[in-house]
Amino acid sequence: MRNIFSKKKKGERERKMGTATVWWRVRGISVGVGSELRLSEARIRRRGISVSTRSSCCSSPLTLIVSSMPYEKELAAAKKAATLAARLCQKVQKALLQSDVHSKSDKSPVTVADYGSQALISFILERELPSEPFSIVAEEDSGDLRKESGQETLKRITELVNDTLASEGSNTFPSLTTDEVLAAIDNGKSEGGSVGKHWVLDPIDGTKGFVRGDQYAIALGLLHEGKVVLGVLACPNLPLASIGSNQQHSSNEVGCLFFAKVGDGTYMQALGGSTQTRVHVWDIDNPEQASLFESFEAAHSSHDLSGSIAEKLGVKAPPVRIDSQAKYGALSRGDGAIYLRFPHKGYREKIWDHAAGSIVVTEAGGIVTDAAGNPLDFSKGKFLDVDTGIIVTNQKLMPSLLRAVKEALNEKASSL
Ligand SMILES: Nc1ncnc2c1ncn2[C@@H]1O[C@H](COP(=O)(O)O)[C@@H](OP(=O)(O)O)[C@H]1O
Ligand SMILES: [Mg+2]
Ligand SMILES: [Mg+2]
Ligand SMILES: [Mg+2]
Repeated sequence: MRNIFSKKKKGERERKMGTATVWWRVRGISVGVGSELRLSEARIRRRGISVSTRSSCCSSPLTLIVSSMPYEKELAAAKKAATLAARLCQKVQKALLQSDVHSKSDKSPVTVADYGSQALISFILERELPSEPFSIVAEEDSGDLRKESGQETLKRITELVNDTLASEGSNTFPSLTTDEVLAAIDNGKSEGGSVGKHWVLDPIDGTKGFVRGDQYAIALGLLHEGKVVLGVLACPNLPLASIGSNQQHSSNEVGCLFFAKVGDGTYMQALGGSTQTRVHVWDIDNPEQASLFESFEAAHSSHDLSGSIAEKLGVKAPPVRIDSQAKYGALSRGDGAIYLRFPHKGYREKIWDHAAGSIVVTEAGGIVTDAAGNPLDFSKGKFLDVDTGIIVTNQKLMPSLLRAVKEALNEKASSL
């Protein structure tokens, strides 16, 4: 905590209430005391700064202490949890056996790694942040693992979780029982919403890519009062070098960790490494040179529609098709300039598929909206209701991208 108030001056920055100084300006926000304080605190918190007050009596000047490092301990816990979960997932992907792939009732594949990653992350976050009320909205639940037919799988998941905790090396974590693993998975049943703090977890995003041996991500975000304030994306199979047309780095290393905190920018480090680099979206304004990301799975996003939008924009390069929120990570460091996602009619997006990715891109200077240009609203529970689709690009390209999207959607509608 440090006092970051600008020095008091006469005039706009100062008012008197009795003999106490009541107005200051902090980073361009007016901060009041007494009855004004609640409102001001809320405004400041929206910018990711936390506030506390110290005042012994109303006749002494009031000191507001502002911490410029909010969500720091949450970020450290999230990075640790996602990094360990990535280790668990890598182990499973290497040895992926057909018996490790199960089918949930909606027929999407779910592997022991999805469950293991969720149990591990939920357990670590709760343990590392004991002073906070714990709430996590996560994709998986333990229903199938509680059935007779799920017992072998549950044992395997518990072993995996314990082996991974032991590999952490610091002896800080105990072994978990199968019941504790089930309880950790079911911690994820929170509903989220616009009040308080909620973790948002996709333990493996891109399960189909994971099973195929391709890209996947462990995606962990934090909502505070309905806004995403922190995001971590572990992408074990993403090269440190660019995967798009904008070649900037040369490295053969694979495995990236992206993280972002509101107001603090986006950073990337090698998974398991410690040197972090600040990343930025590609500041390109000519769409002809841009490259475009989309889902590998045409069932998740219409390739025809994105093709028509790319044509209208004049994008020359073929689309880069990869699984998971690794697309957001790649975009945040400028590998490409556009990400388009147009699910088929009737599909409802979930917050865990976009929370971490969206802050990773916006803190790197990008914009994430729905197809009508509205910002994404993460405050409505587990669903993310969007107009038609999700589009992501930099500030300069967004106006022409929105025009192209509108035209392509109108054409599609009139051809039906
Ligand atoms: N019919 C559908 N349309 C759009 N998205 C879908 C979908 N079926 C599943 N998904 C979501 O698409 C995510 C993967 O996105 P991508 O195609 O970018 O890799 C899946 O995440 P999981 O793999 O975590 O289940 C799942 O939530
Ligand atoms: Mg899934
Ligand atoms: Mg997902
Ligand atoms: Mg998933």
